[in-house]
Amino acid sequence: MKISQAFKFEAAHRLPKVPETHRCSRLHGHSYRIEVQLDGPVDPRTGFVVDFFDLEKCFADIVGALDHRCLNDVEGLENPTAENIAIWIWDRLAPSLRQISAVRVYETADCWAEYQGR
Ligand SMILES: Nc1nc2c(c(=O)[nH]1)N=C([C@H](O)[C@H](O)COP(=O)(O)OP(=O)(O)OP(=O)(O)O)CN2
Repeated sequence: MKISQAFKFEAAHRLPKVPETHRCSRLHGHSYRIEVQLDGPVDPRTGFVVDFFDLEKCFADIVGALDHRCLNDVEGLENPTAENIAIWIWDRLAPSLRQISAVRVYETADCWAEYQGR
């Protein structure tokens, strides 16, 4: 069974590896939407794969670390592409969330990057 829960944060970033002529080399902001997908058996007692309320608690530290910040200043996010943000979030959730199967980062409504642990 798959379940998914989303959370959001606002942040600024610039992409240091693109040419100066690329508009994303300049500091700009996004309203990020993150979707975390889990894949696992339904607990017959609770009817849950994982309680959505417990997922919210797992996200709180990540939102605290990223919301209303310049992502380039966050350790491990010196090159804050959507791809690297997805890996960064995965690395922080996976140790305590064994059913995690994907982290999808929407940088805009039209663009996302998804990491599935590889
Ligand atoms: N593979 C990736 N490509 C790009 C990334 C990324 O993280 N991974 N990031 C960027 C820019 O940071 C960002 O997406 C640019 O945002 P923006 O210019 O706001 O995007 P839009 O195309 O939606 O802007 P419009 O003004 O609506 O055209 C670039 N590439």
